[in-house]
Order: sequence, then C-alpha cells, then structure tokens
Amino acid sequence: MGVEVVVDGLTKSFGRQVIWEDVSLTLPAGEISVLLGPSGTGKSVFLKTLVGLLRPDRGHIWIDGHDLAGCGEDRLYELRRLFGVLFQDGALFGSMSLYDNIAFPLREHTKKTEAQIRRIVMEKIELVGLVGAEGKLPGEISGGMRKRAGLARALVLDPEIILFDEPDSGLDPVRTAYLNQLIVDLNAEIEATFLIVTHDVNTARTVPDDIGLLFRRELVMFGPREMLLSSDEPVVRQFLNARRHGPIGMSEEKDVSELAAEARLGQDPGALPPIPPQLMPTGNRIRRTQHAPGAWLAANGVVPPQGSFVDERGRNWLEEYPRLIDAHVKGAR
Ligand SMILES: Nc1ncnc2c1ncn2[C@@H]1O[C@H](COP(=O)(O)OP(=O)(O)OP(=O)(O)O)[C@@H](O)[C@H]1O
Repeated sequence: MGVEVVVDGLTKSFGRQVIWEDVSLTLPAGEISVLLGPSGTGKSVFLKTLVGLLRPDRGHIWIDGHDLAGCGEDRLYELRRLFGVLFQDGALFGSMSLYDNIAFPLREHTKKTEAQIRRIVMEKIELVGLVGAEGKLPGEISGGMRKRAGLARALVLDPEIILFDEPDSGLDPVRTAYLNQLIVDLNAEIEATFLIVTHDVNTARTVPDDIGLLFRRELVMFGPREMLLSSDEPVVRQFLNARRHGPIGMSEEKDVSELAAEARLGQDPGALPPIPPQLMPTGNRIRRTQHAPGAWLAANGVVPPQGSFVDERGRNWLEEYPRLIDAHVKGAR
C-alpha cells in the first residue's frame, strides 16, 4: 500500500521569481491525484521538489513521519527510494537496450545478482506490456513504447509513490487512452500513491481520485475529482472547458479590466459538462482506494449536470457500481 504525502505551506522561488507560495495538500495513500495548471505555473518544479531534487524555500513534505523538505542528505537518500518518477520523455539512455535501461536502477542501487535482476526486469516489462521489445533501443520504438519503458524503469525499485510528468505529452489520443488504462491498472495492481501532472483534460476528468489546480502562484483548489468537476470557480471552469474566456490569459493571468470587459460582453468560461464515470481497472477489478461514484456530490448536497456518470455504452455508473461491489462481495464469500 502506498504512503500518504502531506505537503504543508510549501513555497519555492528562483532568485526573486516566486514560483508558488504556501502550497498545502495531501496525496492520500494509494490514490491517484492529478495536478493541473497553465504552462509555466511550476508543475514540474513541484514534482522535482517533492522528490527532493529541488529544495523549497519554506514548508514541509511529510512522508512516513519524516520531513523530506528539511531532512539531511542521508535521510533524503532513503526517502527518495520511495519514489518512482516517469519523466516527460521517458529519460532513457539512447545507447542502451530497453532491458538495460530498465535494469539500470537495480544495477546502480542494489546488490542483486543478474538472475534476480532479470526476474524483476521481465516482470515489469510484462506489467507495462512490452514483452518482446526488451532488446530494442529507445530510438527504434514509438513514443508510447518509450513512455512504457520509462514507466517500467520507474517501477523496478518497487516505489510507494509514483510521479508522472505529463505522461500523455506527445501521444495521440488513442495511445493516451491506452496509457491511462495502464496507469489505472497499475494502481490497482501495486496500490502505490500516484501523482500525475498533465494538460490533458480528458485524463484529468476520468483517471484520478483527486485533482489540484495551480494558478497565480498558488494552489487554487485540491480535492476529490467530483469537487473539481462540479466547481463554480471561473479558473477551474476555464481550464476544464479549454476556453479563452476567464482569468487565464495568453501568457499570464488577465487583469481586472480585461475580465470586466469580458463580463460586459457576456463572455464566460461556461458551465462544466456532465461528470464522466471514472476509468475502472480492466477485468472488473476495483481499486482498493476507489471512491463510489456520486459519493462526494451526495455528501456535499451537490447535484451534478444531467447525464453525469453515464458511459459510452449508456450504462449509468451510479447504478452499475453498487452491482459491481455486490458481485465482488458475493465472489469473496
Ligand atoms: N532550475 C531553475 N532555475 C530557474 N528557474 C527555473 C528552474 N526550473 C524552472 N524554472 C522556472 O520555473 C517556472 C515554472 O516552470 P515549470 O517547468 O515547473 O512549469 P510547468 O507548469 O511544468 O510548465 P509546462 O506546463 O509548460 O511544462 C518557469 O518560469 C521556469 O522558467
């Protein structure tokens, strides 16, 4: 089971440029969280800070009772071992086969024999669906396969927390759909804590348990998927609806007069569409940290738009989900 990560009052600047201030959030153990935000708001900086590659100016990152933001080098080295990171381009060594790339952290950080390494590498290769490609060089395979190889490498030290930096960047929508399914299946399988930085609105709407949004050097919101997908916040609606109208401007936030002019013209980020059902693991499995659809909305008295939780086959997951749970309970008896 993954570990909880509690970020408390985190602030990061480079020189006089404040990237974000006073960011507080909890990544619940074993859940999938997504971090959104316009380009340049510091999402990659946030991931690098979480994993200890960058030191924050202020604040804490609590993991297993230790503060990663304030600990010494030895403890930092230990805490880093809890993380697996999928970098944007997979960050593979171009001259090494996929097998050697994936084996690399094991050869660097453990004293395992080549036979033990082979067993682990082949297991992870199978997990990400790359069996048969292990002898290929990164330059000989597609971008989607490179991401899978990067993911296999991120998994070999059995991390408790996995950070994904724009896993869908450069992928076509179909490959993105496959990768999203892999992420959900992987979470069901290894139950680690996942944080995904993405620009892909469909990924943000369907994959995570929790969503956060960085804007104007702060975390505007972080909470359950249903909270964000039913939000009235203009910046949330603008981002999720991919609109020009709203507080996010071309290169920076719009000022008050620009927003007032938009309001006079009746230009608005628009209402959010129906909430889609969350992507489920394949094989009728249920993730241990899965939340029942509609649970947050019901607990908070929020009525979602008509058509919410209905999938492409017309099934309503408010009805389908209890049936699935029931079948699992009966199956377990
Ligand atoms: N090592 C560094 N030194 C100085 N400035 C940096 C450093 N790393 C990042 N920055 C600055 O921090 C800001 C945030 O960058 P970051 O790459 O985290 O944004 P992002 O939200 O991930 O953007 P995108 O969505 O386009 O990937 C940028 O202005 C960038 O220039």
